[in-house]
Amino acid sequence: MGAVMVRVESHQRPVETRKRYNEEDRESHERPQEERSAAVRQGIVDKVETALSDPKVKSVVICGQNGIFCGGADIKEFGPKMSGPPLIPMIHAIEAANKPVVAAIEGSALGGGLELALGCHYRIAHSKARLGLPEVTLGLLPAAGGSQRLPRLIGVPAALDLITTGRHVTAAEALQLGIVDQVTDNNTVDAAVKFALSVAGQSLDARRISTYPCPQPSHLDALFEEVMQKVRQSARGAMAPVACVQAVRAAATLPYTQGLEREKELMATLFTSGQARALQYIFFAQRAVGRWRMPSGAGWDTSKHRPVNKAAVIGLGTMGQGITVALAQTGLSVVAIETQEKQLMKAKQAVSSTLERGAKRRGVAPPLDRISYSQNIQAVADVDLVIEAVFEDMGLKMEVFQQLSAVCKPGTVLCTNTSALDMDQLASETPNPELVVGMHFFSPAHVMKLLEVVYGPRSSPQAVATAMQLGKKMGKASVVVGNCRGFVGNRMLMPYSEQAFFLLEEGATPELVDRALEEFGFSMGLFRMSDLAGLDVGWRVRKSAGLAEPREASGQSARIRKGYRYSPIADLICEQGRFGQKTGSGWYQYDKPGSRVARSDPWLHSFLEQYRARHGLVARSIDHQEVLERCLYAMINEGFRILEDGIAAGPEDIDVIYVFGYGWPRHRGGPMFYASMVGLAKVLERLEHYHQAHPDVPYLQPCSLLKRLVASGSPPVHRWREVIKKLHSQL
Ligand SMILES: CCCCCC/C=C/CC(=O)SCCNC(=O)CCNC(=O)[C@H](O)C(C)(C)COP(=O)(O)OP(=O)(O)OC[C@H]1O[C@@H](n2cnc3c(N)ncnc32)[C@H](O)[C@@H]1OP(=O)(O)O
Repeated sequence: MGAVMVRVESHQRPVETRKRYNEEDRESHERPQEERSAAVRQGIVDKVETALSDPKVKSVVICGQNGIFCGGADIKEFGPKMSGPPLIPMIHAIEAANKPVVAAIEGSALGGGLELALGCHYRIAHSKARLGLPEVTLGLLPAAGGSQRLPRLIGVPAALDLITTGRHVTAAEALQLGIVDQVTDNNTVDAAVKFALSVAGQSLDARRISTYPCPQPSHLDALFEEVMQKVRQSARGAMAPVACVQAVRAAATLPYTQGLEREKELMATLFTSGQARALQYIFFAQRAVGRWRMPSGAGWDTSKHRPVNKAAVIGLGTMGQGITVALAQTGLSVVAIETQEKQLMKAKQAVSSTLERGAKRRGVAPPLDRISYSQNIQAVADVDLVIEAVFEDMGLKMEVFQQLSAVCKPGTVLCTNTSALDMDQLASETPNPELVVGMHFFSPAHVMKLLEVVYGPRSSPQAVATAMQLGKKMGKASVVVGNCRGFVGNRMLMPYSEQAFFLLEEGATPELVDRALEEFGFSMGLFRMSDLAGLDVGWRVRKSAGLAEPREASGQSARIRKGYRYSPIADLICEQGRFGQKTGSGWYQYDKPGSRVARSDPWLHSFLEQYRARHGLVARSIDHQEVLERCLYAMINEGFRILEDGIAAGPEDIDVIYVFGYGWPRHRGGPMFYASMVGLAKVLERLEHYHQAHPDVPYLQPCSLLKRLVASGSPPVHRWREVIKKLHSQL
């Protein structure tokens, strides 16, 4: 018979190990998910056993179904009661086989899928295949021997890189690293069968990775110390990357079986952790937001997008430049419009050099010729979609939208990149408001992963679908949100920053607030982040909202606006010309304008003291717990209001926005997931407590959805939509 094939069948998703051989297995499709997964593993165990004991079989090829080897374990299966044969003995049995077992890797070999392949004696990959151990991104480590086999196969430094980042490698890189033995452009299974037959009967002694000594890099201790330091710094409190380093260290310093024990111990601390739950939640949330729906019921499954091959960007400031780069890198033809000649030249240079740098990194040609620049808005006449990114001024934007309606061909989708203005008001400037949506990018637009797609009451599902499809093509985590001041992300930022300003009034410093937030896991605390973004942005928004009016900076009225508590601290800082990094000072001081290293500023501290004295405020000691509770719970409370108002469809939408656009620590799953982990009753109780202490701060007043969720027993986050639906149906 020669070689026999064992097929690892993908289930309805491109992951999961399931084998289909006979009627009994086909019936397993009707079984509960966890039983089905167990049946897959059982199938592999049985089939391999049969093949190995059949004297006619000389070698075995393990391949996948539908062009995918195996994307790893089904994350939904993870839980306290995992049934079926465990992976480790299954992989050991394959590795111990006395006939060559070859993995034919097409599509993906990820996580448990790659661990299975590493247990095989040979690996043949298709040139388009991707391989990796992404467990760390799910709060785990490769615990089916992967953390012990990979360093033995490719060396410690390369294994540390792959395991601590979870990055996927191409087949070409896998070949270079030594993970696979051969790469083919042809039929992978055919190539693997041919290969398996060619090695039949040969000794397998040198093919069992678990028996390899782990290559010992020089200065082992120093290497691990350096990597651990780097990982701890970038992990911002995430446990899995640290555990991954510890597991690889075990591979480098212990015999295989002891290393495997250590791997198991480390996995035990991660497997049931809140961080793993949070990371796995965000994995599914990221995919769930693609299944958007508008209040009308129209959604991703009922709305067809328009094709977009040519797009225009109006206004080439920082945002416009970033959007132009992102569109060109996506392969679109772009018309870039800027009316000011000097700014047009400056922007052209900046866009070109960003594209050149990016292309150099990727080893491709820069797509410079995809962009045409013009000062004349008539140049947008034949584009399929326009993104307006002019200065944040309603009058100016209205003028642009009027011009666009006159110039664009029928059916062109008109998008505004406004971060807070009313996009429906802009829509009313056009004869076709159904074609108007918001595409709210985050700066720098070619780097940041988030896109808010904003619909107004008149936006058509087709326009939303077009913006969502373009976002997907650009590789953005795109989230559909309703139209309101600040949409989702910036609206939740208001209570967050307001609390931080109040904390300064009450005795905190920017350093204290930032430290608490950074220890929590934010990439940057609020004040450091504001210095980076520019303090003038928020100042302009507050001025346009009638809040930051220049007033006598003393007396009671200076700290009250529209009848509520207000802190003018940020406005006073701006009045001093301190706009953050770009001016060399803001909440911190910098060596020179544009410098990035924030240093404590004695001027700011004495300014705060004088401010408190002027307003009769007595500084008190504030701890990290209070900073977190006040800043984060106020923000979460606004998140509940957003759900209540129907601006976001579900908590996943808010969480994806915060993780991908606002530096919220991914291992904490986003603000709404975090609230569910803290306990909704606790969040409610703390908000009530702070609102009692600060009755003049409406953001601290617990919203009715939060109260309702608590009253209905604090259901888990994936059940909130039921409560929200009930609430809406009663309104
Ligand atoms: C006590 C010790 C126990 C040890 C047990 C053994 C442990 C093994 C560790 C692992 O294997 S962890 C899993 C490692 N694998 C991954 O992380 C892969 C994650 N998936 C992906 O990277 C991608 O999905 C893909 C496989 C490259 C395919 O990408 P594509 O863009 O084509 O499709 P998606 O939209 O991402 O996914 C389609 C669909 O499938 C769902 N899905 C994907 N991966 C998984 C998974 N690992 N588990 C469950 N479901 C998965 C995804 O959610 C989509 O479905 P949806 O309904 O649209 O959400």
